[in-house]
Amino acid sequence: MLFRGTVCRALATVPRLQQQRLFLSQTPTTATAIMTANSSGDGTGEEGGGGGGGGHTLASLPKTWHFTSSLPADQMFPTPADSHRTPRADIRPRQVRNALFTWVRPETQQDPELLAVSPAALRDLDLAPAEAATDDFRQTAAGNRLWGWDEDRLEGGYPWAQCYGGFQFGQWAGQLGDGRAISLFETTNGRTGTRYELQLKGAGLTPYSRFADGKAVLRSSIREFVVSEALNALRIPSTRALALSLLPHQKVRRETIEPGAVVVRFAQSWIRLGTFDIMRARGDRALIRRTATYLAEDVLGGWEALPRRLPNPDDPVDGGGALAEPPARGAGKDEVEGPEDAQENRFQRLYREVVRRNALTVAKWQAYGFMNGVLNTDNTSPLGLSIDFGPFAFMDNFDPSYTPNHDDHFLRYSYRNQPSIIWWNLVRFGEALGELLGAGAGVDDPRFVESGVADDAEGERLAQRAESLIMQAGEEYKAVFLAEYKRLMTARLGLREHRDADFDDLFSALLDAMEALELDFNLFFRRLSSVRLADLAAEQGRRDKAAVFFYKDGVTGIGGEEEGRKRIGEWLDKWRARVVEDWGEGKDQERSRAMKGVNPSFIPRGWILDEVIQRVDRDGERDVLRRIMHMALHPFEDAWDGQTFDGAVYKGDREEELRWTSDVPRTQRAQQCSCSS
Ligand SMILES: Nc1ncnc2c1ncn2[C@@H]1O[C@H](COP(=O)(O)OP(=O)(O)OP(=O)(O)O)[C@@H](O)[C@H]1O
Repeated sequence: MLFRGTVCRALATVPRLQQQRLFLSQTPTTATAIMTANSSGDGTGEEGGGGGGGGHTLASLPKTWHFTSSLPADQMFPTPADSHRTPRADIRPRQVRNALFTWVRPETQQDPELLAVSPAALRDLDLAPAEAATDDFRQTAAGNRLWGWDEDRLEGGYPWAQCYGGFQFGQWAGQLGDGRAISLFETTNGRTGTRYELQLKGAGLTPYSRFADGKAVLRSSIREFVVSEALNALRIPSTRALALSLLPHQKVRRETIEPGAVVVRFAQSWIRLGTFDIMRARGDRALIRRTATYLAEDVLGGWEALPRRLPNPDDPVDGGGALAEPPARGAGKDEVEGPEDAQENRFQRLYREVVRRNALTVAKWQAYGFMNGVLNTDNTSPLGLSIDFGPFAFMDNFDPSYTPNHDDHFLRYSYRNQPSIIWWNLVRFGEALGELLGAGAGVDDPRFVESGVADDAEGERLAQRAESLIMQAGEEYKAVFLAEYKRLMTARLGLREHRDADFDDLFSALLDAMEALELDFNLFFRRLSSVRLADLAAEQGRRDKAAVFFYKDGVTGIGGEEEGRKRIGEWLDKWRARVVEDWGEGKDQERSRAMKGVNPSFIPRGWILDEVIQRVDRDGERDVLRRIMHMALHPFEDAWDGQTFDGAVYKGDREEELRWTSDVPRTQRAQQCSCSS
């Protein structure tokens, strides 16, 4: 019997958690030709430096298939050979039972054109930069070239599409899965030890394509290609993008007929929370355990790498700070910690790792004004990666109720709701793991493993324990989220240490002012980085300086320019005092350098991506993709053209750089995007 008690109860916990004042009130709502040798990444992403020469060819890249050898295949094609013999035309969307993937090869594409490559991605995959100019690379990036598969002997590694489900806009949506994504192989970077799964998006129909065509349009592919790499460069965990190709013979029907494209993307794992949702919906207890074990052992570094029980996990007073501290790790696989009614076994440690990672990521989104736009459970990664870039946006004017998703009429995925929504998704994950969490020390009891709870009384006991563990993880989520959010905002404001009063006096006061005056969120921090304290000594100086933060075409918000000068001038006064406390006098240069290292001057806003899409699609430009990628990979620079990156002088476009780092044009602020992609 599948354990269901937790499902109902944990559902009930969601509104309670969301209502807690602390949680909501302290979120910021209140208040080749393609490649150039000089364009490798800046080391701001997760992998760190390592540029320079070297690296593998595609042929010499080490390749593995851990996912497919650890988890069950669709029995319609038990082996890759079965799939390979089946004509692609016979692939039909269907329900796939008792499996987490189907072997399926990408559609063959005619004359693919490789449009752009991310140098940082090449580096992180340990691919030689020169490899991007080869025909092997072009054919691989379009899905025409398979690796590890021996055509003559019909054996070896083979591509696959994942099965997952999901809650979309709060409703159970049933089986989803990779409807247009196909994974090729995994590769481990020998320098960093990180293993990635390479995947093509827009590679053709799979059994998971439902009512759609398996294709991706150029427009959305450019957006995903750029933003994946931009987020990583901003140190926000994200799935990544290696290459973008145009499929000139594909005509894709959306609102109009559009060109098709493929993005090569990669991540440590493409498992979603929705992977667990579908197993739970199908009552597949054994597969939940197996997949959770795969996640812990094969993706997250082993059970010993997961967080140990906290000393006082249910003490909200002490907990506020202590819960956010980096937890000790190293508990053995079979170790069970805590008192009887709150025993934490390895699956609870796994749950908490997933909760903590997501809390960190959503805090970063909030601090940088990034919105995913469609935070369904199939778009939430247990690794805390930003994943699936549809109608995403970075905030222009600060507006907590803004959603970039044109179809999100109830603002479910608006900026202010992101922390609550991710928690809502994590509660669904807790429900899927429910009986494993609730079983405590009995989780490996053979009788329980075989058939679950023996009777209602045992079910009730397990439900209570699971519910309290999920609630406890909710406290940890809030604490980790808040600590990370405060850390980042403190750094963005150029302060060295967070003080309790900063939250209201500086963060909330600033955000309230920005909202009322309709000021640009990200530009504010960048411009603040260059403000000299001496200019803020007198009231008139502060009022004058306030205008730096206004749009050149004036203050559009409440009270206009006069109110703006007054409000921002008062805020600058408080800020100045705090900066002096932290840094002392005369440290403008050091502070400015520190602030510019966390406050990007370039972020790929909606209007910039629209412009690039138009220029590539309509005007046939190509080099603009290299330039936007270079800026996205080096977001903290003041200028790019003519500067030296990794020992070589970069050729950019000065006029474009200036435009893309100044005010968002008035008619293009806070645009929305539809889900059609
Ligand atoms: N054009 C399409 N063809 C086939 N399946 C699609 C298509 N567009 C979306 N889907 C599928 O619909 C579901 C939800 O779509 P969503 O837009 O969230 O995902 P996506 O952008 O295709 O994929 P991902 O999450 O892998 O980036 C997914 O299962 C996705 O594979």
